[in-house]
This record gives sequence, C-alpha cells and structure tokens, in this order.
Amino acid sequence: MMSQLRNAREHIDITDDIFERLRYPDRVAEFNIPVRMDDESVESFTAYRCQHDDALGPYKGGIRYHGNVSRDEVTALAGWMTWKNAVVGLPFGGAKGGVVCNPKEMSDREVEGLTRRYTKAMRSLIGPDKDIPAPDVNTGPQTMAWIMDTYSIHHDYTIPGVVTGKPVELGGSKGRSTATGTGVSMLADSVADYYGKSIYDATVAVQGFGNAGSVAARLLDEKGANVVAVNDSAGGIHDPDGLDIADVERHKAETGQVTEYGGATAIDNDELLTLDVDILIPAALENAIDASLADDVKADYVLEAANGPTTDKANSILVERGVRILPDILANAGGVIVSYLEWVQNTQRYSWSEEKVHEKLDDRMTESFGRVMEAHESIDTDCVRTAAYTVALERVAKAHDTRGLYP
Ligand SMILES: NC(=O)C1=CN([C@@H]2O[C@H](COP(=O)(O)OP(=O)(O)OC[C@H]3O[C@@H](n4cnc5c(N)ncnc54)[C@H](OP(=O)(O)O)[C@@H]3O)[C@@H](O)[C@H]2O)C=CC1
Ligand SMILES: O=C(O)CCC(=O)C(=O)O
Repeated sequence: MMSQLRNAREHIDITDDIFERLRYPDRVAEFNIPVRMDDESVESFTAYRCQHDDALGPYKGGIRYHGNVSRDEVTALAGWMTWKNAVVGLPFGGAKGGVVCNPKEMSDREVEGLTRRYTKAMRSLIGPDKDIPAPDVNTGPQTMAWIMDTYSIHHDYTIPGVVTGKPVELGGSKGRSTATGTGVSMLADSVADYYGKSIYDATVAVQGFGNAGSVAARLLDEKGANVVAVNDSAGGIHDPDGLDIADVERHKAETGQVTEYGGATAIDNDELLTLDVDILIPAALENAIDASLADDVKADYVLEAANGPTTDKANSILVERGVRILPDILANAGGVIVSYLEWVQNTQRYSWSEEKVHEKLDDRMTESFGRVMEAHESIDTDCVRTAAYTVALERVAKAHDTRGLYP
C-alpha cells in the first residue's frame, strides 16, 4: 500500500507534512475476544480494528474473519479503504477490522458469540458518525445484524446506521449483497468502451467464488462474456467453451465448493491465474499475483475485485508488459458505494428501490472511472493504479490541508 502511495506522490504536489501524516494509521486497536465454544471450553481470539484516516468523514470499511488476519493486514486494508473512498468521492475515511479465526470450523452459535464480544470490545470506537463496519471475507448480512443488535443493546435503542451490509429487513440497502460484483461488471462496460473492445465475447477467469467473485462472474456471463474458469480455496474448474455460472453457483451452494462441477476440467489455483484469457478477475485475497507469476499472466486486462491481489513488483512487470490493470480501489468500490447509499438511507429513515440504487451505483462507477482515466491521460504513467492514487491522494491531502493540524 505504501509503495503504491509513493508511486502516486511522484506525480502530484503534496507537502512532506501531509504525506507524513498519511503514512501511518490514526489507530490500531487490538482485542482479546473470549468465546464460550460448544464444548463449554473458552477460546481466546485476537481481533483488530484499524482506523487509517478520517479527513473526509467517518471511518468506513469491512470486517474480515480469516486465519491470516494480522495487524499488518488490517492496517494495509484500512489504508486501501481511505484511497478507495476518496477515489470514488465518498464522504468517508478508511478503516478495516478482522478476527484471526476460521469460521468454517466454528458453529453458527460460536461465530455469533465471537461477533457479539468483538462488537462489545470495539463499541466505543464505532458508530454511525464515527466508524461504520461492513462485510468482507467470511462475513455477511447475518454478521452485520449481530453487530447492529449488540451495539444497539449497549445504547438502549436501535441504531441501524452503525453498520452497512445488513439484511434488508433490518435497514440494509437493496442491492448491497451483490454490489461489489455488480460494480466490477459495470467497470468492465466502461473499460470496453474506453479501449474500444467488446467485453461481451471476451474470455474471463475469476479467482475466488464468494460475494465479489461469484456475482462478477454471473453478471459477465449474463452479458455474454465467456467465463471459462473459476475457483475457490479448494481448487478450480475450467471449460474453454464457457461455464454456466448460475449452475456453478447452485453447485457451490449445495457442495460448498466449485470443484467436481460436472463437465469441467479440474485446475489448480495458480493455473487459473495464468490461463490465456482476455480478462482476469482476482476476487480472493491479497498478493495472489506476485513477481514469480507476473510473467506468466496472459490476460490483457486485470480487474481487481479483491483488495491488494497484485504485489507492487508484479504490478510493475504487468504494466511493463502492457497488461491493463484496473486497480482494486476503483474496481471493487461498488460495495462501499452501496454501503454509502445504505448509510444515507438509514440516516434519512428512507429506502430506495433496487433500480434506484443500481442507477446511483452505475453513475458513480462511471464517473469515477472517467476521472481516473483523465488523470491517467494527463500524467506521465502507463499505470492506471498510479493515476487512481493521484486522484485519491489529492482529495485526502486537500482535506488535511484545509482542516489543518491543530484542533
Ligand atoms: N464483500 C465485499 O463487499 C467486498 C469485498 N472485497 C474484497 O473482495 C475479496 C473477496 O471478498 P468476498 O468475496 O467478500 O469474500 P468471500 O468470503 O465471500 O469469498 C472469498 C472467496 O475467495 C476464495 N478463496 C480464498 N482463498 C483462495 C485462494 N487461495 N484461491 C482461490 N480462491 C480463494 C474463497 O474460497 P471458499 O469459498 O472456499 O472459502 C471464497 O470463494 C477480498 O479481497 C475482499 O476484501 C472488496 C470490496 C467489497
Ligand atoms: O462496504 C464497506 O463499507 C466496505 C467494504 C470493504 O471492506 C471493502 O470495500 O474492501
């Protein structure tokens, strides 16, 4: 995250003082979360909430449950939220939280206990005007419902706006559960227009078949693209004639995996990233495409649905080779854009139709892509990521500059 920031800094005028402030998160809170397990024993889990910067508005960012969560990971992810919110013009700063755990090996009751204790631990840090969590890897509407309920219990009244990505019946926005993948598919339209290509008969490979990846794959499939490969943590499937993604979704829902889907060939997870396709969509975890793999990536376009899927070195190699990378802070911003719309609806005690939400999401994705490509054309770089960072960094730096240093 820091290398990406430094690359952008070379292209814009920003003072040392402000850059110094943006290098570090405002705070990283670490908690010990004791949970009563189903066998009556108590297990301790390490959890974090990192708040990177709030110059533009309340901190905002998801919560991840995964065995690889660490202080460094949430810190980088919180920084990326600052740049993501800024590049798409949302009135939010950046944050991210996580718990070191494997929810797949826990019962629903244990995950609920973990979520409620975690919420209690961070209740003074979060709030609708302070810091608003949302779903990320291995969390979803049910997790957000537990956070909202626990936070509300501690405040003696119901406060829906403390989290976004809630179930619709609890004040969640229509369209939030599919927003990240929808935003990726909208960006694919803009990319096709910009480069004068047709995305609709393009071949696509998608790494990760969760909230972000499965929806992006289905929408591109519905638009006529040929999604030839998908995978999840257990492995991948490949069919050069194209997969029926809605059917793969049914198979994944039934078996928990995409593997052993009838008619497709099994492939391993690195193989998917180096398939000869037009578009590669990494939609799993960080550092999936590293320097050792970058020379073998054959896609012409990489749409980063995941956060941080390409290392800095791999990014340089790919850009040098002419691969067009649409960076995470822009490509996966659909999720937080609809989170913003949810927060606005909660604040106004009002709700919009899915069509309205979709229209607003499309407008903001298209507008943001346009602004990033303008920056890309006006500065001396082949790297769209660097262009996106200059847009974001300028906005955040200007907010700091105008607000000043001393309260
Ligand atoms: N949810 C959201 O709104 C947003 C998410 N993102 C980012 O998108 C990415 C995915 O998040 P999300 O879809 O929410 O998470 P989910 O938990 O819904 O899905 C993650 C998917 O990645 C798969 N996966 C994990 N490790 C690997 C691997 N090594 N190779 C291939 N697949 C793997 C998982 O497999 P399995 O199914 O087997 O567990 C799962 O299918 C993350 O980087 C997240 O930060 C970005 C913006 C918003
Ligand atoms: O919806 C949100 O607030 C943030 C989602 C998220 O964690 C992300 O965009 O990486």
